[in-house]
Amino acid sequence: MITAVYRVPLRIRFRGIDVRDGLLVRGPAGWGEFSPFWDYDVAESRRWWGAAEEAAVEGWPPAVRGTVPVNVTVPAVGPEQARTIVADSGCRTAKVKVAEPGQTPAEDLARVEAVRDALGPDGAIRVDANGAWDVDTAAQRLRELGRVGLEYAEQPCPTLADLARLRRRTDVRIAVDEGVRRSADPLRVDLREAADVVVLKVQPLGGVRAALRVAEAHGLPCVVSSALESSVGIAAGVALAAALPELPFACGLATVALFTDDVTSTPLLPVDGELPVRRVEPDRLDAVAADPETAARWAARLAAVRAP
Ligand SMILES: O=C(O)CCC(=O)c1ccccc1C(=O)O
Ligand SMILES: [Mg+2]
Repeated sequence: MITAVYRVPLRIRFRGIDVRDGLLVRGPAGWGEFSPFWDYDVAESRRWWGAAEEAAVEGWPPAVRGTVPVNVTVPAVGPEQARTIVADSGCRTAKVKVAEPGQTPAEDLARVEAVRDALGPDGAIRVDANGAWDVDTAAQRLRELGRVGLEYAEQPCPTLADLARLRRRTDVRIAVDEGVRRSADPLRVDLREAADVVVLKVQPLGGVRAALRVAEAHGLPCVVSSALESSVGIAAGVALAAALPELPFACGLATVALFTDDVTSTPLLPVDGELPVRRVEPDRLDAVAADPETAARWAARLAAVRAP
């Protein structure tokens, strides 16, 4: 088994991360990515390894489309930077991070208004609070932010019970992310009262096929999103988006734009708001190779995850 470990600084701090690192593995079908965040334990990381193995050993199910629409991801930046990020992206859908620790509701509103300004009235805006609000706060914030026009709110509250209570009190559609991907059993978790939309992420769900089964089990509209991977990991997300029978929303797969570098000279960056459906050849592994200490940490992590 051939493996390589990359380490790439981000342009903008995102969800508390300044540098992204991960392990790539090569098998008969091509390259796969194994990059659970460092706060994930061995048990939770096993699904992430399943996704890498699938990419390297089996490959992915057939595509039913040749390109996938994507959203620009707007981190918790100021309004001017938000405007620039959206305008430079070429995307017609934006996902805006809100409820960042240490920031105020006014900062969220200013960011979302700037994004609306940059997109124009026909663009779609979704917000992601990563479960930071209680139900009352979420209802209030979505009333304010909703005036700007929201496609949906991703994981506004932490638990499915909270999401269900909020959903009865707001007009904004609710998308569930952590509530599925961090649950003990993403296939059997009951989303009927809690969500209008399901966020699918290939690595946390254990692969493209596993994510397709999750989509089928819930029968709700799905959005494919990244876990902030290199282009090798993003290619798996694109493969999922390409294989889904229905793709009603732009995918959160444009996150290579947040990286200062990539494992390939042909990164999966959007053109006119779309990504092509293709595999990625990591021809820049030397340029982005992790330091020996980081590489050793990943080797140890992989050994722990693969141990019976
Ligand atoms: O969906 C996107 O546009 C980007 C991906 C993203 O937001 C994300 C990336 C890594 C970890 C968690 C999340 C998240 O959706 O909360
Ligand atoms: Mg999310």
